[in-house]
Parts: sequence; C-alpha cells; structure tokens
Amino acid sequence: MKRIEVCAAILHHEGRILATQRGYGDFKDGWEFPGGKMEPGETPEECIVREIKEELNVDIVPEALLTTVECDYPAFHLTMHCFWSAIAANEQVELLEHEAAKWLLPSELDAVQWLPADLEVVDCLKKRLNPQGTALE
Ligand SMILES: Nc1nc2c([nH]c(=O)n2[C@H]2C[C@H](O)[C@@H](COP(=O)(O)OP(=O)(O)OP(=O)(O)O)O2)c(=O)[nH]1
Repeated sequence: MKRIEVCAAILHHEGRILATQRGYGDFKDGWEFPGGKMEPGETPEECIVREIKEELNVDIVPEALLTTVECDYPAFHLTMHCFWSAIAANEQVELLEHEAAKWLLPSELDAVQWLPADLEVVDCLKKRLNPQGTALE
C-alpha cells in the first residue's frame, strides 16, 4: 500500500487550539490540524514550519512532539507526526489553502468533524491538556 508521511501542527494560543477545514481534495470539508507531506531531506520540524508558513502565512515554533499516529485509509497508509506548537505573538493566521478555521477551547474539541486519523490526536490532547488549554501536563 502507498504510504505517506505528514506533519501537523497543534497550534495553541491563549488556551485555544486551531482547527482548519480542508478546502480541496478527497477530504474536502473535513477538519484537521494544518500541515502537509514531508519533502525529501527535510526533518519533521522543518516540514511543519514550512507547511504552516505556506498554508497560514505565520511563523511557528514546534515545541514538542505530541504524538505520531498511524492510520490506514482505503488508498494509503498515513503516518502523521503532530507537533504542539506556539505561534509568534501578534501574528494572525491567513487562510491561504483552507476554507475555514476555528480556535477551539479544550472543551470544544468535539465540535468539528475531524478527519478519521485525527480522532486519535484529539483523544491524546484531551488526556494531556489542562482545563485552561495552556499547557501539556
Ligand atoms: N495536514 C493534515 N493532513 C491530514 C490530517 N489528518 C489526515 O488524515 N490528513 C491526511 C489528509 C491528506 O491525505 C494528507 C495530508 O496531505 P496534504 O494534502 O495536506 O499535503 P500537502 O499540503 O503536502 O499537499 P499536496 O501538495 O499534496 O496537495 O494527510 C491532519 O490533521 N492534517
């Protein structure tokens, strides 16, 4: 089966986490953590910084690897590295590829329709976030 390796950012800001809605492709309208496929020669950290600049036009700092999920989709196997990441102060995300975005409180994480692979990431977040959403425990 085809395999793809992706990096995603769990962007946190003032106790909220960013969910973005895909604007194109097979998973159009599904909600995800922004990011994309690794390129040859790139580290996961370089990949996530590049992808977020391309998709949201902001600079981020990947602070910790929250989790790596493995998921079998009908057409490929996905490996996704999810980085707990800070966004530089005073930066506003610009939706260059997504059709919508929401800054969710930890208690609102179930309010959007996540892509299948993301359910495991959301579970992991719920276990690790403190109620204020300010830090990983
Ligand atoms: N970015 C991202 N992709 C996810 C998530 N969950 C999930 O199943 N995926 C899947 C959807 C896509 O098949 C794949 C990511 O590919 P992508 O299309 O975003 O990658 P890319 O930006 O490099 O895009 P492209 O140039 O190939 O269009 O991973 C997620 O939370 N974030």
